[in-house]
Formats: sequence, structure tokens, C-alpha cells
Amino acid sequence: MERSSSRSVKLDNWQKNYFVVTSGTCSPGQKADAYRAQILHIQYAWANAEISQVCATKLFKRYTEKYSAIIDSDNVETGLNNYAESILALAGSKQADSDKWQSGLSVNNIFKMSKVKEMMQAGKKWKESLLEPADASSVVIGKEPTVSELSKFSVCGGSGEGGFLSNDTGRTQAIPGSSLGHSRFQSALLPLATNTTKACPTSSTPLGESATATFHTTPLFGNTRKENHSSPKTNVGPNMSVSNLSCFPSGCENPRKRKVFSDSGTIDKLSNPIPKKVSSKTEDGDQRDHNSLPSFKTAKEQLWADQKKECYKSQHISKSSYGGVKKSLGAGKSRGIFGKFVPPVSKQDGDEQNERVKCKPTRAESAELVHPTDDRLKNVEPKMIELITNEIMDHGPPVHWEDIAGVEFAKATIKEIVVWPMMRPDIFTGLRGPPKGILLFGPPGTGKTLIGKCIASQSGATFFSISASSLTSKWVGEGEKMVRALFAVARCQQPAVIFIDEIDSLLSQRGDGEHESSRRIKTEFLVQLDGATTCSEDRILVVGATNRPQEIDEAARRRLAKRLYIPLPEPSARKQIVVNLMSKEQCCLSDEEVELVVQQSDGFSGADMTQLCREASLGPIRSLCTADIATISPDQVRAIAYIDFENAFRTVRPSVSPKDLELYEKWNETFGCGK
Ligand SMILES: Nc1ncnc2c1ncn2[C@@H]1O[C@H](COP(=O)(O)OP(=O)(O)OP(=O)(O)O)[C@@H](O)[C@H]1O
Ligand SMILES: [Mg+2]
Repeated sequence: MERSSSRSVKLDNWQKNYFVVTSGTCSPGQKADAYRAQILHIQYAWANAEISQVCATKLFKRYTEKYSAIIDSDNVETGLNNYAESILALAGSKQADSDKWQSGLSVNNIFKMSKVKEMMQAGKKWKESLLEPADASSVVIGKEPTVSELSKFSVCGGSGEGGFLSNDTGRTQAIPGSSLGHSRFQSALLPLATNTTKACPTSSTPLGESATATFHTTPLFGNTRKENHSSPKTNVGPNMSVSNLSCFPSGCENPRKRKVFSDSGTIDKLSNPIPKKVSSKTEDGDQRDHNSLPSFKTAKEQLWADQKKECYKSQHISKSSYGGVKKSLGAGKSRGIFGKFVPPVSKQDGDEQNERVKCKPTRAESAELVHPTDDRLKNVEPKMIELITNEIMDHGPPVHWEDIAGVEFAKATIKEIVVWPMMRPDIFTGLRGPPKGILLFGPPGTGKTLIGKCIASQSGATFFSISASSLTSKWVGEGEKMVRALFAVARCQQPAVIFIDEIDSLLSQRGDGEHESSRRIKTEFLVQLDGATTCSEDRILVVGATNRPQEIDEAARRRLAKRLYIPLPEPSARKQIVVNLMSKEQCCLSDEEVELVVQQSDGFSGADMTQLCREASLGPIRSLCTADIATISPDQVRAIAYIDFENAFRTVRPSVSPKDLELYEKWNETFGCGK
């Protein structure tokens, strides 16, 4: 009768709590309290055999998840942001994020409670009886317990509550608020001494698998630090640990005690799977060996740890490589057909050779090592070198000569100037020495930048690519230094190609309205260009590209001795572009239709041709109804047909006007070096 009324009281409480939690009016702190109460109810109900283990496990898991969602959430409206650190604060009776959420306990004051003191005494006696006679002296039982020792006893649920197990019934106290009888306690706690395992349901350990019943006073989601061992309401009875440390008796957190316990072997084997090395490692002090104990880490802690590791790694690497992690100052960039072959695996020709291979730095490594002390770089700020390395050196995907349609003369000339001299510097000497400056000029979208990228890929030289506008705008006030640094680094990385796109914005005619800073950059550039172009020793090639050649300063023009016209593509080049692009798509153009496209695209630049093909390729998609687009598979899309090109011609027009073209032709006749 009494029992059924106590059950109905619990049910009432349960319902009340449920309403509190689901009402939507309570704060996160109140919710957390309510969930904690639910969890305690589950514990009592289970210990009291009112619910089955399976049921207890399920409920426990559900409510601990909900509880932890509130505790760990950093959402100010729905969570307490009460990570482990905050729980530490709770242990110190400090107020945490929530007004409601304040621990009534602390490591210090919990032991002042009379009931706890009594439990301690009982626990001590029980320990004595367990450890006798072998290790009794080594267990610090006889002396007045220190806080940490007490904490051990108190939190090692088995020890504290072990008192209840002893026959010292006089000291046994019923748990306030609990209907648990003495015998119940006994059956619940006996496993600790008898090695029969009866596990508490925990969120992480299935019932029956847990090695130990661990009743301790750590907060449900607390870290297992000693300071954590206070918890609101935990003084009312056994508490189930849901942290992944819960399977360890918390008393083992005191290193000395851990040693004692592990040495004694008895309790350790029964209840504590902590390896012995833990105790020996921590023997000398109170410092905890975090590696040895599995410790609960919040996601935030884990993130910090990961970030620290990353930070350490990157610092470590950047210390060992000059100017960045991935990129060398171009020495490693000898790519393309003339780049030096570096076998991925070192030769196994004997130890001596291996040793030599190991000792001899690679080109990239030597560049990294040599650079800071290189005389030519002594006046260059390291920051600049890093910028050049990271931002100016070309790292784009390779471009091949075949990717550039038409412009055969320009391609042949460039090969002659750039590629062969790189390949045979011994032949290209004296008068045969290559020009040090090239200007690629022509209408927009004819492939000047593409040629620059191709030189980068195919020359085998260290390639520096910079847009002149970035020199004048991006590094405001630093442009001049940047130019100097650029050439200095290039000099250290010979053979080198410096590609300056939109060079007109850097080397435009000097005028009165010119800004002082851009005048300085230009002057510096001309000085450097002069040095590079006149010094026969240096193997630095400057390649400029522009679609406004007429704006280039005459002094610069002179230094860019080889001026190559990159005209609009001829019919054969246009055909090549179409065929090339269509070969990558599903296309059913006949040869005649391709010819028709080529005829109709007269006056188109390479970029216009690319745009035309893009537009045509959308034709098959546009012919679908909207509903089909969502469901159709790629292979069901029809091939690109001539009709799509016809439609594309309606929207894509040539971007270069005949008038503009005349200007280029004229400039080419006057200053160009083509045939
Ligand atoms: N000769 C060509 N062969 C193949 N594709 C070309 C050719 N010319 C231009 N293209 C296409 O047009 C795009 C633009 O070319 P690019 O940027 O090299 O032109 P540009 O001459 O540098 O123009 P701008 O003077 O406006 O800078 C290229 O990415 C390429 O797809
Ligand atoms: Mg360009």
C-alpha cells in the first residue's frame, strides 16, 4: 500500500517534471534541473526494481542525451553553454551561465556534511577489512583524511557507499528522498566486493557490460577531475555516471590512491581496469596523467586540441621551409617537357649513394636554404619574398601549345626565344642570345594570357606571373618595392620568366596627371627591365601582354624588343577551337556544318569562339521542358547540333570591331616584329 502510494507520488513528480520541460516557458537552467531530476528518478526506480534494466537503460539514455543537449549547447536561448570548464566552476560553488544553475556543493563543503562524514567512516572501515592484512599499512586510512583522500573515498561510490555494505548498520543511513531499503542497497552495491557485476545503466555502457557499479558524486556530465565531484542533488543518493569515465571508481583519481589500489590488486581487479603504469607515472605528484586515463572531452575541448596540433604542425613545417609550406620559390617548378626529371624513389645504389642523395638538398630545398642569405636578396623584405612566392609565382593547371589555336608564327617565335635557349643555353650565346623582353599585343580574347600560361607550363623556367594592375592597386605604396623584389627573386631563380599581363596599365605613357606612386613603380620597373635586358649573364625573360599597345611608353617599348602580334584567329584556328571544344562534349556536327560555323564566325576572337560553343552547348538543355531538367539523366540529353550553333549566333557577336582591328594592324605594321 505504502509502496503503491510512493509509486504514485513518483509518477506525479515525473509528470510534473515532464510538464515543466515541455511547457516551453522554463529557462534552459530549469530544463536541465528537470532532466536531472528525471534521471535521478530513473535511478531510484531501477534500484528499487520498479522498472526493468532495459527500461532503465532506455530512459536513462534518452534523458541524459536531452540533458547533455542543454548543458553543452552554446545557444544562449536553449542551452547553458556549460562545458566542462563551467562545471568546474560549479564545483567551486560559483555561479555559472544560468542563475538557476548553481551547485550547492563543493569539494570543500560536501565533506562537512554529517552524513557524508559518516559514510566516510564506514567506507574506511570497509576498506580496511578488504585490504587487510597485506597492504593495510600502505592505504592511508589511519590518518585524518585530507580533502583529496576524502574525495576519493566519497567519489569512489563503492568505497563511500561500501559503508552501507558493511555490517556497520548503525552508521547506515537511508538515502533521503529515496524509498530504497537497506537490503536494496546491499544488493545494488555488493558487486564491488564480490566481483559479481551489476552495472548501472549508463548512456555509454549497456547494462550488464559495465564492469562496476559506480555510484559517485561527480556531476552527470562533469569532467572527472577531483574538483568536479560536486553535483547538485548528488548528496541525496547514488548517482549514475554518464561520462565515459563512469566505469572507473572515482577514488582512483588520486594518484597515490591509484597506486595503492593497483598495488593492492584486490580492489583494482574488482573494480578498476586502470593499467598499473598510470599509478607509477603519477606517483610523484598530484599531476594527473591525462593520457593514461580515458577522459571525457567536450567537442570544444577536442577542437582546441586539434587546432593546437594543427598549429604546431604548421609552425613546425614553416620553420623548416622558407617562404611557406607548399611553395618553394619556384625551384621546384621545373615542370613540363624540359623540367628536370626527379625520380619519386631515390636510387638504391648502395648506402654511400643513398647518403649522398639524402645529404644533397633538392633544388627546391637548396633554394629555400640559400635564399635568406643570398646577397641579391639582402635588401628585400622577407614579407615581399613570401608574397612573391605565394601570389606571383604561377601555380595554375598546365597549358600545351596545341591548346592554342592558330597564331603559328607567334608560337614558333616564342619557342625559339624561350624554349630552345632554356634547353641549349650553350648554343644561344652572343648574338644568338635570346631577347630579354617580349610584348604580346593584339585584340582582347585572342590568347595572349593563354600563351603566357603555356610558357609557364612548357618553358621549364621559374615562372612569375603578375597582373600589372595588381602591382599598382593591390600593394598600394609597396608596388615599387614589389617590382624590385620580384626581379631580385627572379634573379635567384634563373632561368626565369616574368609574365606581366595588362602591361599597359604599368607602362602607359608618362603624363602630368599621373599619380606619384604609379610613376615610381613605372620608373622602378624600367630600371629593373633595363638591368634584366642588358645583363647578358642573367637569364630572365620579361613577357608583357596588352590589348592597348599604343599606350605603352616608348622607353618600355624599346626594352620589350620582340613585339608579337596576336591577331584574331583565322578560319583554320576557329575550326580548331570548335573541334577541340566539341570533342569534349556530345556533339553531332558534320564536317560541313563545322565549316558553316567557321564561315559564320568571321571576325570572332578566340574568346568569342569559346563563348559561341558554350552557348550552343546549352541548346539541348534549353529544348527540354523545365520538369524534365529535374529528372533527366545526363546521357538522355541530346547531342549538340548545328541548330544550336545557329541559335547561338543570334546572341554571340564578335567583340572586336573592325575599327579597333585596324588600329592593331597599324600598330603591328609600325612596331610589330611579325612577318
Ligand atoms: N588562340 C586560342 N586558342 C584557343 N583558345 C583561345 C584562343 N584565344 C582565346 N582563346 C579562349 O579565350 C579565352 C581568353 O583568352 P585570353 O585570356 O588568353 O585572351 P587575351 O588575349 O589575354 O585577352 P585580353 O587582351 O582581354 O586579356 C581563353 O581562355 C581561351 O578559352
Ligand atoms: Mg589577357
